[in-house]
Amino acid sequence: MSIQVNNLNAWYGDFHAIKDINLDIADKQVTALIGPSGCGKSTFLRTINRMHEVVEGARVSGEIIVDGKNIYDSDVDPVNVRHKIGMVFQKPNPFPTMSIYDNVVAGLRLNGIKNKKILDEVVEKSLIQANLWDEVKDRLNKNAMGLSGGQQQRLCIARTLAVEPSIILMDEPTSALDPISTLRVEELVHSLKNQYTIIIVTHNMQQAARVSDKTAFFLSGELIEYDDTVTIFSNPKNQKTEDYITGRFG
Ligand SMILES: Nc1ncnc2c1ncn2[C@@H]1O[C@H](COP(=O)(O)OP(=O)(O)OP(=O)(O)O)[C@@H](O)[C@H]1O
Repeated sequence: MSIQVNNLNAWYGDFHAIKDINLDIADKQVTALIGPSGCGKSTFLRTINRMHEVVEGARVSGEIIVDGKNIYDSDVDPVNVRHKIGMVFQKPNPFPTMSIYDNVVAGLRLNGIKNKKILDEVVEKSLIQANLWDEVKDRLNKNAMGLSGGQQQRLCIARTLAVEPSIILMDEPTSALDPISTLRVEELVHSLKNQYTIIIVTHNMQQAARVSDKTAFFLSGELIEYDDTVTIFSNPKNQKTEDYITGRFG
């Protein structure tokens, strides 16, 4: 599903964190958000599934059009937006008291689905999609906290996939993982883009170059440059982008 961002601004109280962003995000592509710490990447990401407004005193102006509809229209329920637009966080956050199985189906159960056959199918399908099935199929009823950090993150991705979102937001999904787990999550992102529109915040420029089709460079709440990832990393148009990707600041 494509996303059209029009004149988007976001505030925390008086602090203007996101400044007049205009951006078209293509369907079934991976878009990376890069920029120095505090430039607003996570804030922007959270405006896309209406998580920003959950912070006290936070507000948003402008439009985000998903599937032809502005998600900020007054008749839109933010809970439905968050179903359609899933999110994976920096630190793996499985529900600590639940089994692997129960973690995957937590969202479906919240939606009232109880049929065991359906739940079994969703668990298998989501874990296969998340490249975790083979590692956990014999221990589905074991506690999720017994998994390694990398496995926990793939479990969180399976949990997100289980509710069949059309868009997946990832906020530095590998920053707490070792290099091998990072690679596995990157491979997973690559395989998921046939089916999902993915937006990933990353501090790791090699990662942006490896996994994304498009890259958006943010600085002090502004979108400085947005282009094909290859162009951003080989031939950026803006001097600030060049300074950042060549490590002159950030
Ligand atoms: N809950 C909050 N209340 C007030 N200000 C906030 C809050 N969260 C973030 N900010 C501020 O908004 C600005 C953007 O923060 P944000 O977390 O979006 O940046 P970021 O680019 O994702 O940074 P990082 O790469 O360090 O995670 C920063 O100046 C930050 O201090």
